[in-house]
Amino acid sequence: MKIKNYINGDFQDPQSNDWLDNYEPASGKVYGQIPNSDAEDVEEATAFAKAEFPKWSNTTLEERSRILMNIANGIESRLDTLAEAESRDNGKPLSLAKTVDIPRAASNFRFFAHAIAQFASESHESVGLKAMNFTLRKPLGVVGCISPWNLPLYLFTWKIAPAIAAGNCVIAKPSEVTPMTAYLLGEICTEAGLPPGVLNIVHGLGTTAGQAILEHPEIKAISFTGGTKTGEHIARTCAPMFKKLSLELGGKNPNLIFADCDYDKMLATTLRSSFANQGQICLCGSRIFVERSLYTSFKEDFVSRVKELVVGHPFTSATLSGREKPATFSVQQKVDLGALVSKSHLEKVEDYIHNAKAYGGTVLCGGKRVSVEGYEGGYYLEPTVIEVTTNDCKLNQEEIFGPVVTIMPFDNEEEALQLANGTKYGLSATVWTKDLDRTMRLSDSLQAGIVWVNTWMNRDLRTPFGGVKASGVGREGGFEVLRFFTEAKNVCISYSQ
Ligand SMILES: NC(=O)C1=CN([C@@H]2O[C@H](COP(=O)(O)OP(=O)(O)OC[C@H]3O[C@@H](n4cnc5c(N)ncnc54)[C@H](O)[C@@H]3O)[C@@H](O)[C@H]2O)C=CC1
Ligand SMILES: O=C(O)/C=C/C=C(\O)C(=O)O
Repeated sequence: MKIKNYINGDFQDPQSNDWLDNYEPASGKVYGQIPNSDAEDVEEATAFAKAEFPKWSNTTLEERSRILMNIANGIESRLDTLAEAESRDNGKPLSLAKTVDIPRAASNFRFFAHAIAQFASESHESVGLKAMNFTLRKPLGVVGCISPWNLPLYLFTWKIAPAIAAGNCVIAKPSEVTPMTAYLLGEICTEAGLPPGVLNIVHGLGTTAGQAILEHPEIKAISFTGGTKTGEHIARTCAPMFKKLSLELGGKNPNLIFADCDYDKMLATTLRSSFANQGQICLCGSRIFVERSLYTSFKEDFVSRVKELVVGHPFTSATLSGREKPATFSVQQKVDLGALVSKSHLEKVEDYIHNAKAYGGTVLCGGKRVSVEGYEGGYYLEPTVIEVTTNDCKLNQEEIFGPVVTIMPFDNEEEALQLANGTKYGLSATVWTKDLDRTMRLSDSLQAGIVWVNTWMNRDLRTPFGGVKASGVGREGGFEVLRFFTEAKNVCISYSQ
């Protein structure tokens, strides 16, 4: 199957006619091709987007909202097709794509269809100065949205929906590793009545298509989610052009478990926060710290629950709708972890496990590849728990971004806080305790953009989302992202009495 670029409402081959292979992580086999677009494709897309901008930015909020709702409905009505495409492209369990990724993609459009109708700018009555100020919030023009492979349609739409709701035209690039659902979104947008040129989807490598988006002088802002190294490169490239930047980068998130927590709830949630999506979520709690009095029982229970997790082909008997059943598929009852996204990523994660001793840890369980019958070339890895004795080791300082967590005891709240804050990252933190005072103290002092207490990945789309330190710059979500995708212009009117 050949994926195409979506430019000005048309599906097109890349101008260079250069193509990349698209791999199925569950089998390790090539199952399609995607355009390796370059600066010429980005140039064409940007010209159409720029031409459409005056019209789209003057389209009423009601009409924009109506189109966004149509897109949300279009996604929902194709739930099975999109979920199967996502699972096949990424390797994640189909059940996860069906219950999390695709529903959230629809929610992103529905949420911003409502939010744009409520978004308002400020006015300031300048008492005593005989002046009144009001602020206009103007869309920026053409903006770039670059998204990663871990939550493909979920994160792609998390950027695109607010950008177009705010009146911008968009050049969007999904990850070259997982392009399929972004491709399918093009048709949905056309059917929903989105005018040609408002959303342009250009596929290809970061170093060619992505770089061309960063460098294009007409692209006024970049919203990016991905690795911290890439974020640094984006910041360096865009700073001299004074582009607005929103960077959602990596995490090495602490999961602080105190002895007074609701143990059963904590244990079940910690399994999820460690291994959901094969641990490939920037919010996963990859560093688990446990109060010493609870440590031995936690270690025993956690490791035994991890050993029960099932690694297997992302499709199961329960989730497969029947349309795309692979020929050699042997039916499983349940799967907790599917395949990692790519061979190179599997090898990167394995390096941390194979060198665990040298990197400061002892493997307690997992760590080996899993061979799935009929899919021996797939990128399957056991969920892995590593015990560490210090937070300063490589295993606790570098983002692994796979099904690997470390565990370590702490003696008191002060030490827990020091450990939690002791990395260059600052995306999210989870705290398990029933003590309200402790909750308030830690919420105040944790260096993180998001603190979850007695929960994890509990998302209200109105809330600010993003990180501090090497986890990024700026906030997505709610009105924060609508502010990002608009420029404030203050108007001061003097009057006589
Ligand atoms: N915070 C997060 O959610 C994510 C973190 N990561 C981390 O990053 C590591 C590397 O993963 P990658 O797949 O290489 O992520 P990446 O950061 O390179 O890829 C994310 C997106 O950026 C694009 N990109 C790459 N280079 C670019 C450039 N020069 N200009 C413009 N766009 C560019 C890619 O094509 C993709 O669409 C992972 O091992 C993981 O640790 C990866 C994906 C998501
Ligand atoms: O917005 C969310 O709910 C989750 C976002 C997750 C990421 O940005 C990520 O894993 O990269």
